[in-house]
Amino acid sequence: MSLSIFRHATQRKDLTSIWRQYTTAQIFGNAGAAEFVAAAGSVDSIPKLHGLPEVIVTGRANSGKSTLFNAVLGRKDLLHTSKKAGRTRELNFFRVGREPGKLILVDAPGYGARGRPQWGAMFDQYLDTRKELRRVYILFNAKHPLNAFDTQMLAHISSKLISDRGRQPFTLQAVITKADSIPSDKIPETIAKMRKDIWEAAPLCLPPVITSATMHPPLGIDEMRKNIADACGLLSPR
Ligand SMILES: Nc1nc2c(ncn2[C@@H]2O[C@H](COP(=O)(O)OP(=O)(O)OP(=O)(O)O)[C@@H](O)[C@H]2O)c(=O)[nH]1
Ligand SMILES: [Mg+2]
Repeated sequence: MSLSIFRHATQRKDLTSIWRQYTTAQIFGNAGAAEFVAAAGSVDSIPKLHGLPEVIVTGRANSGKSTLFNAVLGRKDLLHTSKKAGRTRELNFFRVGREPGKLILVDAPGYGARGRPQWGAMFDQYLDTRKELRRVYILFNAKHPLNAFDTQMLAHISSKLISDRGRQPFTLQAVITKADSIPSDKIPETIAKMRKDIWEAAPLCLPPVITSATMHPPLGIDEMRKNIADACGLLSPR
């Protein structure tokens, strides 16, 4: 094959990526356009969508997963939330942006004492097979130190971060939620301890974004939008 053919292919690839770049306002600015598109309650029912990049959230039940994605979307209750742990019981797929959409957010059931083995199997199947997956967000409630379920999950996801061929299929990002629920003078030491525990359990995990969905204005939500867009390769370099 001649060298000029390779050059042509490279140029086309560069142009494609230019067309696909946005600002976070262009991605998340139209809150009304976000839409629930599918749910999966079992390993067999994980939907085929149209190849949009995806990110998924995990964390102990009640850590604020659904609330965080509502905040990222600028919506109050597109995703169902509850004071009672165990509210989300399926993988729920939400399209961001008007059709055909720009990316997909996947809300997931929580793990830990309120989790269920079949939810774990479904989450694992998703991680192992989803080609569109770009980043897993693992949430920790600032009010509670990491427990054995958390460190086990961090190690488990870490084991999937590098494939047998040495490729990284997706990345892992920590998020500390409910920062408003600890006294402000305790925040630095609480965050430092959680950071250390996360790093010890999963050195490849990206250091935590600190969030509160209930503060006015909310904390860390713009950073989350940027982080998600970046993970999906959608962010323009400016
Ligand atoms: N104070 C405070 N409460 C929050 C925050 N985020 C979520 N919550 C509350 O935490 C509770 C659980 O929130 P959810 O978003 O339903 O949590 P989840 O992780 O999706 O829970 P499951 O689906 O049951 O696993 C709700 O009562 C939320 O209002 C936050 O930033 N600050
Ligand atoms: Mg939930």
